[in-house]
Amino acid sequence: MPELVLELNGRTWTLDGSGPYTLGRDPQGDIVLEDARVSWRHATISWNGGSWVVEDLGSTNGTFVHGRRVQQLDIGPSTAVYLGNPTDGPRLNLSGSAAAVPAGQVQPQQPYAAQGADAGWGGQVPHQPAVAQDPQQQAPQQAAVEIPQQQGPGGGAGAPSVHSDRSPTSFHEFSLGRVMRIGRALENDLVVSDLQVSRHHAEFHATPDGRFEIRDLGSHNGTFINGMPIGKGGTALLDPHDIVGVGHSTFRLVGDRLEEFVDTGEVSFSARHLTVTVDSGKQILRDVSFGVPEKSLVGVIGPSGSGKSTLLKALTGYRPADQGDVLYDNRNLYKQFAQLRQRIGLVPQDDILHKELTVKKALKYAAKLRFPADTTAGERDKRIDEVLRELKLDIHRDKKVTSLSGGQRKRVSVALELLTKPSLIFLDEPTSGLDPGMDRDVMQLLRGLADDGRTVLVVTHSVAELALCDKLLVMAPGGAVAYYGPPEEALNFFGYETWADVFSAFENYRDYDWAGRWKGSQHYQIYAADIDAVEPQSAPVPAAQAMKPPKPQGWFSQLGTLIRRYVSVIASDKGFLLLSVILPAVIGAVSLLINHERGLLANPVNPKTGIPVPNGTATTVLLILAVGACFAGAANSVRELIKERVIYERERATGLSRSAYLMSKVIVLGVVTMLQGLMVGMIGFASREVPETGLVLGHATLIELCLPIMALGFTSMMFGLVISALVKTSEKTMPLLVMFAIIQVVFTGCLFTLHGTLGVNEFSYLMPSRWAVAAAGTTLDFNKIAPNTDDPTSTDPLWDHTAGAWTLDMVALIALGALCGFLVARFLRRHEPEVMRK
Ligand SMILES: Nc1ncnc2c1ncn2[C@@H]1O[C@H](COP(=O)(O)OP(=O)(O)OP(=O)(O)O)[C@@H](O)[C@H]1O
Repeated sequence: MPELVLELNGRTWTLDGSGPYTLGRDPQGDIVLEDARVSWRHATISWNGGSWVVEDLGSTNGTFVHGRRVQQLDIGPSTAVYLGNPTDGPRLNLSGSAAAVPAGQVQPQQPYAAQGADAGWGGQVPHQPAVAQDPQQQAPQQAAVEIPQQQGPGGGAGAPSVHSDRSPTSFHEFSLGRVMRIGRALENDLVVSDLQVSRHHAEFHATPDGRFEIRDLGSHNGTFINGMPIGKGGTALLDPHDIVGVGHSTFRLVGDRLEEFVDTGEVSFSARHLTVTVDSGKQILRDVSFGVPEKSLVGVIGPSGSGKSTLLKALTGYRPADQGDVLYDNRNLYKQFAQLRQRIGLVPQDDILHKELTVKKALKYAAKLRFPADTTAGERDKRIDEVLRELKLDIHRDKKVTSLSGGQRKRVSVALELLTKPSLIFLDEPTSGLDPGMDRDVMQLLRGLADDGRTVLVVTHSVAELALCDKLLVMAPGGAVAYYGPPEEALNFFGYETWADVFSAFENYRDYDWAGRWKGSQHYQIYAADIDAVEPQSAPVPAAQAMKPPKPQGWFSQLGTLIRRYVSVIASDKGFLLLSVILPAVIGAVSLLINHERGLLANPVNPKTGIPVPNGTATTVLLILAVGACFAGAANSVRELIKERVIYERERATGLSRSAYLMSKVIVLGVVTMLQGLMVGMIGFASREVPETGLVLGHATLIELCLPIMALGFTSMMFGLVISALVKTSEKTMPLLVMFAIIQVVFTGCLFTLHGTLGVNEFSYLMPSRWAVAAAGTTLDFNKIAPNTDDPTSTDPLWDHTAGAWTLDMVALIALGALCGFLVARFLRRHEPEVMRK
């Protein structure tokens, strides 16, 4: 094979074909360049059996031959290859060689003379076989250099590097036999000041056979190897190129040196061939590819139904695409969701805050849920204050969220997402419903966030402030890309003067091949072609463990926080509190209007008929009290889940436990409802004559009668939660609530005889009011109070005047409530990000 002599900055190497030889800033590479425009691992040169080939490794600024950006190209003597810039980037001069060198060697022939070369690394070029790394194994790394204006096709798109191209943030010497502990606490060997990291997070160990292992120390947010969690308290052996992830830092062992890369937010991001197909087989997102350079603000616009929300879900991993992939700093988001989701902030269209709380309180609860359980209130408060200052919200900190303007409220939602320092922030129509001034205000805020080193992608309907974006993605009907590039060139691209014209054209020419027009354009060549050039891939179905985010808080801790937050919300809603007292009081009081002087005891037997005279007062009173409890219970809960759905969705994606959330509702609403039930029962029963001794609680007959009413309130509340979890909008809850209450009236058994009515009686077993009335009825002896006049021998077994019947009725009532709880959990699942539906 012909050897190739490579000359760079006055230094030469002879390549003998045993490569590939890696070029880049990585000191471990074969040919090291210290030029800011060159990526960490920029390109390789190799012999493919027939010719020498230069291959770009997805570098940020590109590899150029004859002024053209190349991905892979045959080269030979006399070819000039430029790295990073087609005109003035470092130039590799290639020529043939006369002398042979031993196989497997790269021979530097002259001292390295690159200016600014680090004496420790660049002064010598250690030979190491080039190691092709899996893109997943790349670490997110801090941008140590400023990337100059990108040149050539695709440069502006922030092409994804297949290989990592950033320098480590710091190095740590690792002596054999030692244990190196990582954590937030100062006593660790390696202190990471990141609230996402636990106080004692993980340990590196050297094993007796000279290998290294990582042990998780029960961290809250998990320890990851190549994006896969190793499990709480788990241990894993490290392979040479494994990347260990802890909070915002990643570590790589190189020899006995630990390289640390801190993700400070400056990461590139790209989508390749994203396609979403729904069950009917229709594609609602078609082959969407684009790349976002770091520190950019990207706007996404498009007519209604063009797939903007679908795209957002695919980009955030909420609903992964069926085909294609999303690369976060060259790491596959879908494969490493459990780790990377912590770097993503999502501000949905609806506010993700409890509006009844003050700004500070709302953020306090959010921080408590999102940060590890071992963070102190002081640490969390400090972070909240930082964010409030950054978003200029400190003067509003003690105001209730409801009292803020739309724009300020949006700021608070953004502040909440910023708490965990995400590098990528997605916003879904943050300016909808805002006036033009606030629209600008919010867009300028996003511009500032991007300038501060984050990547921000905003879906918007408002076109007034698009000029603030670095890039604009225009979606066409059908879910395809119609344009991606600088916003100022977009209208020109479509040949219209206003966006209204463009959108009208989309509407009027729905069948036009907008995607084809885009792909045939020069803009496409410049801004997207290089990303599109990678073959489409089927989105892998990752292992559940890769998707399941670790929970920063334990179940009980989450439950405690959720209960406290819910109580705060209720306590600050004076109207709800007042109604919660008035409603049962009124229901109890109206029952007193019914034959006030009559008691609830069974009447004597009518000597003519031989059956007791029915006591209509007792059945009517019980009917009113039961229906009142049903109504109060269901009314308490029927809007509860639907009104918080967006908050739940978001919190679920950040590690909230479904069962803890549901339990917090059940406990708080359960207590409220049962107290109401007690009130209804006490007012309704206390002033009437009731049996002196009960069946179960002896002389505490009043309590024995109130318990079924309280349990009925509880089970009705659970029914209300089922409705709330089922409906799509809160308007639908009202008719369903009324329907529920009316059905309960019918099936109490007070209006007509249920026992013996085939079908209807069995159906009544599904109704909580049936069991509650039956339980109270056992104490009052309903078989005598409301005897079956058609068939005096027939008695309802659920009304038997026995302790067993009372217990059975109560157990059945509570079991119905538990069944509802199970159903709510199932229905809640449907509103969760797809990745969380486990
Ligand atoms: N699960 C689904 N099953 C079937 N069709 C769906 C599904 N989700 C979305 N669609 C359809 O896909 C298309 C794109 O929906 P999407 O919500 O992403 O559009 P959009 O651009 O965000 O619209 P808007 O601006 O109105 O919010 C719509 O026609 C929608 O009806």
